Order: sequence, then C-alpha cells, then structure tokens
Amino acid sequence: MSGAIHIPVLTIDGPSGAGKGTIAREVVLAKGWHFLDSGALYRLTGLHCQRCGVDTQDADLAAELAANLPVEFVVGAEGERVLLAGDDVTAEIRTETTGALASQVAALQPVREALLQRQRDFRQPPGLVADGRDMGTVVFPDADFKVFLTASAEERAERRYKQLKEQGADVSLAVLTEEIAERDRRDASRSVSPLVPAADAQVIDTTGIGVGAVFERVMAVLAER
Ligand SMILES: Nc1ncnc2c1ncn2[C@@H]1O[C@H](COP(=O)(O)OP(=O)(O)O)[C@@H](O)[C@H]1O
Ligand SMILES: Nc1ccn([C@@H]2O[C@H](COP(=O)(O)OP(=O)(O)O)[C@@H](O)[C@H]2O)c(=O)n1
Repeated sequence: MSGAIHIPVLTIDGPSGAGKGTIAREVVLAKGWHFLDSGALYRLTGLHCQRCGVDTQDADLAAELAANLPVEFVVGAEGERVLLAGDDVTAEIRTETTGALASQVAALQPVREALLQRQRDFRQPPGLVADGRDMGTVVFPDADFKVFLTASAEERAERRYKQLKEQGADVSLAVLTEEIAERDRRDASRSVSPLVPAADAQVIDTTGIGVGAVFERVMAVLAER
C-alpha cells in the first residue's frame, strides 16, 4: 500500500425513501466528490432481465446480463438521461415496479458479484459518496465515513408518494406503502448483503427532520476526521 493515494469514501446506506440519494447529491455538490448510485445498477439489471425475458430468479443468466449492462449515461439539455440498449429508461428505472425487479435480482449472489468491481471502480480522487444498501458493509468496508439513514415506514412511503406524484406518476399511497414494505422486507431478510447498518456506521433517524438538518449531521460526520 505504500505510496498509494488514499481516496476517501462516505457510504450512505438505508431503506427506500430514507433520503440517501438526496443527501448524497448534496454532499457531492459540497465536496466535489464522485457519486455512486448503486441502486441504479440493480434497477437497470432488473429492468434488463424483464426486457430480455430473463426470469429474475435465474441467477446465472441475470448475472450475465448484469456483467454486460448496455447502459449509457448521457448529459443533455434536460439533465442526465439513462439509456438501456439505446432506449431512454430515465423515468422507468425510478418506478416502484422496477424497484421490485431490482430487489429480486439483488438477492442473487452471482448478480452482486457481477456488479462488485464496477462499483469499486467509482472510487476515484478526490473522493466518493456511495449510496445503497451494502456500501458500508460489503462494497467499501474500509470507508472513512459511514452513515445509515432511516425514517418511519409511513414517512418514507409518503415521501416517495409525493416524489412520484411530482414526477407525474399515477400512484396510490396505500399500494406504494405495501410495495415498499415488501421490498424492505426482502432486502433486510436476504442472506447475501442484507440491508443492515455497518457496525461502525452512524445511524441517523430522519423521521420529522428536514433535508437541511440531515445534511448538516452528515457533514458533521465528515468533519470528524
Ligand atoms: N429528511 C427529509 N425530509 C423530508 N423529505 C425528504 C427527506 N429526505 C428526502 N426527502 C424526500 O424524500 C424523497 C425520497 O428521497 P430519496 O433521497 O430519493 O430517498 P432514497 O434514496 O433513500 O430512496 C425525495 O422526494 C426527497 O426530496
Ligand atoms: N447497494 C445496493 C443498492 C440497491 N440494492 C437493491 O436495489 C433496490 C433499489 O435500490 P435504490 O437504492 O435505487 O432504491 P431506493 O432506496 O431509492 O428506493 C433495493 O431495494 C435493493 O434491493 C441493493 O441490493 N444493494
């Protein structure tokens, strides 16, 4: 390791709607670090399986698709667009239907292995903010800073409902609450890389706490060393 440059990493893990992506993007802006949205890779893999007619229980085929995702991130006039096999899937990867597909393929060890190095490659100078479920436990266990964001199930479902509504999606709060609970249950109970705070993560319950206050708490964690 002598002579190797140390690249700092902040990991932000937690359940759906806890505010990981929102806080990660703010930290990225504040620090000028790179951003890994690991959930997007699982969402793209789930969607790719569906579009290719591959069963999300078929570990080997799903892993093959994960290892060769035909994805492009294109910056255009309307911000970043995500293309899958040339098709714009920017909105579709954010739906709860795709979230459920993501959670199914994410329970398969070969899929997680296929995506592991790709995620670690995001660790580039001057630093990385990594958002997901197992960033602090499996992908970057040696991260300098680890937080685990959470909030009550009701508040997380309400946040997601509002977010999807604002994006023009036709969603029902009752159905969404049920779908998110099911996804969290699957993520937390799977045998590989379950959703669990790293032993050395700072757990922040964001229930009733605004984005600005959560951001300040995370920046305080970064200032500790
Ligand atoms: N602390 C908070 N208080 C209120 N709303 C929040 C908070 N954090 C995030 N949100 C909102 O909740 C929604 C989901 O946040 P997001 O960052 O996408 O969560 P995650 O990445 O953990 O699934 C977004 O619309 C976001 O603006
Ligand atoms: N590091 C990660 C990130 C996501 N995932 C899976 O991918 C799904 C979608 O992740 P996401 O971060 O985009 O979801 P939200 O928290 O934004 O709802 C999760 O429900 C997990 O099943 C994972 O297993 N490991």
